[in-house]
Amino acid sequence: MIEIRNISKTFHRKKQSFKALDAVSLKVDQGDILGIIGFSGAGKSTLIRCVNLLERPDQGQVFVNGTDLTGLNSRQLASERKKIGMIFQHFNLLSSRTVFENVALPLELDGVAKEKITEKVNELLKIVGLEDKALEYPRSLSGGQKQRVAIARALANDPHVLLCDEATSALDPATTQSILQLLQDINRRLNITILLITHEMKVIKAISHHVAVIDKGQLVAKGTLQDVISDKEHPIIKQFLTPDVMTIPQSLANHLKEDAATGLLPLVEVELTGNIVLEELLFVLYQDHKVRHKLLRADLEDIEGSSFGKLLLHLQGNADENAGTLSYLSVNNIQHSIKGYA
Ligand SMILES: Nc1ncnc2c1ncn2[C@@H]1O[C@H](COP(=O)(O)OP(=O)(O)OP(=O)(O)O)[C@@H](O)[C@H]1O
Repeated sequence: MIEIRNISKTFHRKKQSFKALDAVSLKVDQGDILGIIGFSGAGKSTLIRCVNLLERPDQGQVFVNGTDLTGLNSRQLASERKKIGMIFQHFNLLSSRTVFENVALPLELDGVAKEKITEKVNELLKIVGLEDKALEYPRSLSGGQKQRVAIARALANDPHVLLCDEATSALDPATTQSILQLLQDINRRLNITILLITHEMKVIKAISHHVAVIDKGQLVAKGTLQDVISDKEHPIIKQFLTPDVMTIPQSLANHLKEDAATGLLPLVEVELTGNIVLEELLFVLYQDHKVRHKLLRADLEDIEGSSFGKLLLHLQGNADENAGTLSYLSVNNIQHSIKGYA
């Protein structure tokens, strides 16, 4: 239903050129939710904006519902764009219009009769749960409510596709979840294909059926979440799955020593990359290796039954038992490092 065929885009600013997209190809089926993830500057916005030609690729084609948008004149393109809704990080509502008038705008521009507009806008406000806010202005709404208005407006022309450009990045975690839930409902109820870009793995995890990873303008992975995370040695995927630093609790950091010495116990940072789940690891250490430990910190994600992330263990066994634990981790390819002794 959406096919991006070998698109590239170079920006020229002053005397410099920057290749934001480099030969990207991607297919998205009708009714799919595809999450595109990448670091800042990876080319995510440029890619999603190429889907409705807000950004025109220098090379390649974009097919939506079988129509090559790159081959259309401006009148034909305007007509096809009505079937592609879009929402943005900062909502892009008109502050001088009420909620009702914001949602009505695309219909007014399309010359739809007044009674039809009223009927449609009320139906849309119901879908996004804002029937009681129709006469309010954007300034009196929360961020989540503003995004709901933007979603209603994006749905006004009954699009086949909804493009979401970092749609939850300006929202707090609870509001993010409720907007993602709404997008999921819309996808199910209206069978709208959703393309969303994000730099957050939790957004991908929450609703995407498929994932594409973009880095430095190139598509580096695509598939189901399970397919993509199975390539966990890929440096980009690995960075998305593992937190950066595990801070050592202040009480231990104060007297942490670099070298082993009698009476000091090792502080070990363990990285889980889906090869063992946390509970199993702790069970094996305690039950099979008889090593007591304190779990000081854990920053883990459970993704489809596998644990990803880091934990900080303060081993409490005797020297032989602790050494046995470290060798168990090594033998089983569980990455770890000793942060010090305390
Ligand atoms: N209109 C433009 N003119 C010049 N350079 C641009 C333009 N738009 C984007 N770029 C550059 O292209 C690269 C990709 O930008 P893009 O906004 O697509 O990345 P992104 O992955 O969406 O990043 P972010 O998450 O920070 O928004 C960046 O280096 C950016 O500076």
